[in-house]
Amino acid sequence: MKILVVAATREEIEPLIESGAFGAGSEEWKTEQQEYLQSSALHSSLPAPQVLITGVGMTATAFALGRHLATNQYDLAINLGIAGSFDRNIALGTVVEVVEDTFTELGAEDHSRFITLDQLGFGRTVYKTNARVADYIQNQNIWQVTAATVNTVHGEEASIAKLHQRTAPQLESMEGAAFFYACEQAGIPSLQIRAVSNYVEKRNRDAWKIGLAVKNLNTFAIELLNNGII
Ligand SMILES: O=C(O)c1cccc(C(=O)CC[C@H]2O[C@@H](n3cnc4c(=O)[nH]cnc43)[C@H](O)[C@@H]2O)c1
Repeated sequence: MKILVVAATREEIEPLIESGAFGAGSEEWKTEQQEYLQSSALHSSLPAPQVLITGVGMTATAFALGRHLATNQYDLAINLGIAGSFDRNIALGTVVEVVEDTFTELGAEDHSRFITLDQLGFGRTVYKTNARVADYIQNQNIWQVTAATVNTVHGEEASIAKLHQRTAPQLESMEGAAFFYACEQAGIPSLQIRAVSNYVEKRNRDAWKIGLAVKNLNTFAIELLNNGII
């Protein structure tokens, strides 16, 4: 099975890279925004997993994936990253599977009303994954959640309340829906796995647990790539 691992930043999947999943000294090219690492084999008898670091945000993700998938075919793409949670039932550090992701900012304001891109007749804003973690690894019991993909990280009570008047995602990231969009366009099964680093609230950066989220995310990813996908 040919697998592509996609992350916004190298830091989010550093432990996975350091685990040898993609081979040492495998960097192929690097720019300020993006780097692409060509992998070696994780399982020596199987095609090697590859990793694409896109840069942060939906534009960087769509461009990097569009360019890469134009000339490369995969059986599965896995988006790994951290995320903010609106849902306080999800503890910081929890690893979740995003099964539905929405471009919540795509649309138009009509005075106090928000008109989605769908309602305007210009396209679709909601993207669902066409694969499940459970298809690849058993006994993981991973939480399935919905997410919003945003250009601006919410950090103010009024804007959070405004979003919740029209939609109630559990998570927020800056790339997820763009990842699903690109994979759907390319006809590649996709999984989005994120660990919660912070709650979406009035900005409180000191409360973020990025280290815990990265650790848990990578423990899960190493288990998935080592023992799950064959
Ligand atoms: O310091 C900040 O305000 C800040 C804002 C967003 C992301 C970061 C990062 O260091 C990580 C980049 C990565 O993290 C995802 N992320 C994490 N938490 C959130 C959130 O609450 N809302 C949206 N995205 C989030 C995001 O996908 C970025 O790629 C620092």
